[in-house]
Amino acid sequence: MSDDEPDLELLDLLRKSLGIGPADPNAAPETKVLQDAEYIYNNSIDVALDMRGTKNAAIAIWESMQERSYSTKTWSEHELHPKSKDEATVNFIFIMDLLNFSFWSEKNAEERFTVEYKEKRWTGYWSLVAALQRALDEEIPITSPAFWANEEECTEEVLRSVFRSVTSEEVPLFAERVACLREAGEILVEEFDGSIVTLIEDAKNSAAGLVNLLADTFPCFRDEHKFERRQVRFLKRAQIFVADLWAAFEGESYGEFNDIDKITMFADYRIPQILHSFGCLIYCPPLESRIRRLDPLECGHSWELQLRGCSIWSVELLRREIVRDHPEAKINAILIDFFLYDLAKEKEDEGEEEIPHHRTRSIWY
Ligand SMILES: Nc1nc2c(c(CN[C@H]3C=C[C@H](O)[C@@H]3O)cn2[C@@H]2O[C@H](COP(=O)(O)O)[C@@H](O)[C@H]2O)c(=O)[nH]1
Repeated sequence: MSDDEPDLELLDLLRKSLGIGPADPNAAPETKVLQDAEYIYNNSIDVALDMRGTKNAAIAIWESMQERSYSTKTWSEHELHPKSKDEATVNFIFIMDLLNFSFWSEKNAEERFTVEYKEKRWTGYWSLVAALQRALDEEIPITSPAFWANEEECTEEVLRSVFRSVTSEEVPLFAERVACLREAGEILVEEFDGSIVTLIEDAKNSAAGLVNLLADTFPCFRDEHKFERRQVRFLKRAQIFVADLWAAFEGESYGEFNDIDKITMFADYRIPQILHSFGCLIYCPPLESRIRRLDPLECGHSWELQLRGCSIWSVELLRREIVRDHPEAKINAILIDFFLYDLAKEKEDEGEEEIPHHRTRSIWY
């Protein structure tokens, strides 16, 4: 190579380390989430991963997923999840993951925000799904972006009714949820003909591309924070939107992605809790007692970012362990994550929580 020719390999290495996008515009999209999670893991001193716990957990998780024949089909088997393989389900999943955050409550079971639907009471994530299904049953066009942007029709009063509770507590962050709906509605109407299918088609079957498109286009999906002077990306709701589409459509139609395995675990408040109970995650004593005391962790606090980043990395190590022992396994971070969330909810229902989940109030998860 002559002296005046740039060393392209070195340039690319430099770009990657600085987190600058690929030089080649045709390069496959990357979200940088896994890369940032590894960076957080390597720079965490208050949260650590236990390799022995990870190895044991990988065996237990794989066996349990096999016993339950856990697959994308499981997603539609949940009674509240939409079953039709059509645009109505695409629209349902979008608003669901636009608002899929912060359901935890400081009230007790009798007082916490609860949605009654089809003679059952739903809390947490399921209260959101129930509220949306109930609104559709009541002929409210709650899955329409044009409706969200129309403040004459989609009034705050209508939205309060959509999220009405059978208890005294209203849905957490109600005002923030309204703001997300207005923002997403306006952007979808202005830039995507009010169509979520158009948004998906713009990503050309790339999961990473759709995640980046959501993060670049909608501030309310841009789940990024500063950790040790570096901007890190979690993109939890953008990623779970792609994952829910993939699962709901079983990898076909609107759920067809050629790079779905680039999606990571979704950094929420449930998975760290179950990873800790498996012995995969370890907290420093001050953090552990903070969590056990149910004291809040403010959004962006180093401990919170370490919890989120180390959890993403922990699920990646679990995935590698499983694939190493079972090279034929059809498994990815999404299915492990979905399984861990459902398992965490079972343990909560059985009163078997080994540690509480951490309390951060934010629109990111
Ligand atoms: N990482 C991860 N986080 C998830 C889910 C789900 C539900 N996914 C369904 C779809 C397929 C699966 O099989 C599930 O049935 C909700 N969440 C997050 O948890 C929190 C709600 O907790 P709680 O208040 O206790 O319900 C909140 O941050 C919410 O965003 C998941 O799957 N993975």
